[in-house]
Amino acid sequence: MEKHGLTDAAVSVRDVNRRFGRKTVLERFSVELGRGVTGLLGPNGAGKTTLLRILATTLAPDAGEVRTFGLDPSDPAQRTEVRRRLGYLPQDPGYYPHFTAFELVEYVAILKELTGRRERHREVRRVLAETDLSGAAKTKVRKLSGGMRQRLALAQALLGDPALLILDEPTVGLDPEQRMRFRALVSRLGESRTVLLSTHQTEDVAALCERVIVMREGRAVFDGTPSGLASVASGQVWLSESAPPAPVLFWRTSDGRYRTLGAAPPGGLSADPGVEDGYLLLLGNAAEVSA
Ligand SMILES: Nc1ncnc2c1ncn2[C@@H]1O[C@H](COP(=O)(O)OP(=O)(O)OP(=O)(O)O)[C@@H](O)[C@H]1O
Repeated sequence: MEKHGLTDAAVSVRDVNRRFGRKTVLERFSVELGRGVTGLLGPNGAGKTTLLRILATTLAPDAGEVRTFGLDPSDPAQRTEVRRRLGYLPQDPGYYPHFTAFELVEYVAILKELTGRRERHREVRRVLAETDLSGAAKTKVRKLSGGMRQRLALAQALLGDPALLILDEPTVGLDPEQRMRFRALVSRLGESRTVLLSTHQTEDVAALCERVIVMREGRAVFDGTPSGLASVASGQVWLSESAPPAPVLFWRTSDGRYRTLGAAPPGGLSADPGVEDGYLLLLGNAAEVSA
């Protein structure tokens, strides 16, 4: 095994480039990930899925280095070892609609080389229970709701208790209660593993990530804590009874008042910033911030 650099991080990405045709999707992207839950935020097309696919070994970078647990995924033998140690929930999992939930997860377990039928079945039952799907084990995938399918996708990622979990928009389609349960599960998993998830939900980031990376056009424009991202908007969040004069970023809140980002509107009262405020202002300004 090749020793890479000076870091003990579970994942180390250095100067990774990836293009599709003439479009540069990741540009000299570098990141190190240790234990805990890191959230990736960014607008559509920012390169989040491309980064996750590279880490999940389903896509190779054009240039740069990736090391996962010190292993080099560009080497076939080391790539196999990396795959044994990671769980991946892709954005569009290929479901086999005629499989039952159990059969689908068992199929992935076989691909992951979980040998021994009894142990494999025990493991399939364990991950179905973790994701509240025990009752749906015998249900055909095509009959599952969107939220149940999403939990099934998470279940297969948990097979073999991987030390690295890569989750692409895992909370899509979950109802509020399932989202809460999901956050509790992922928080628990992150205590002893490396979890990297992409999301469009700033609430997910605030609730479960110790670290958040904001991507824009293939680069990290923020890398810090959720509270650090919120503080990007310090002194720039306002609540007012009437709509501010355009053009500024504002929206109506559940109590009927208007939340404005940026300059104070007439009669605006200063409000505490949240992760979403910081994220929106950051993308509006596209400045590089670290906190
Ligand atoms: N296999 C591919 N072939 C061609 N272009 C691709 C491919 N995969 C991604 N792209 C392009 O790369 C860019 C970044 O895509 P990516 O899916 O990584 O973004 P993202 O941040 O995950 O976006 P979203 O939030 O919409 O999922 C997009 O412009 C996309 O069209």
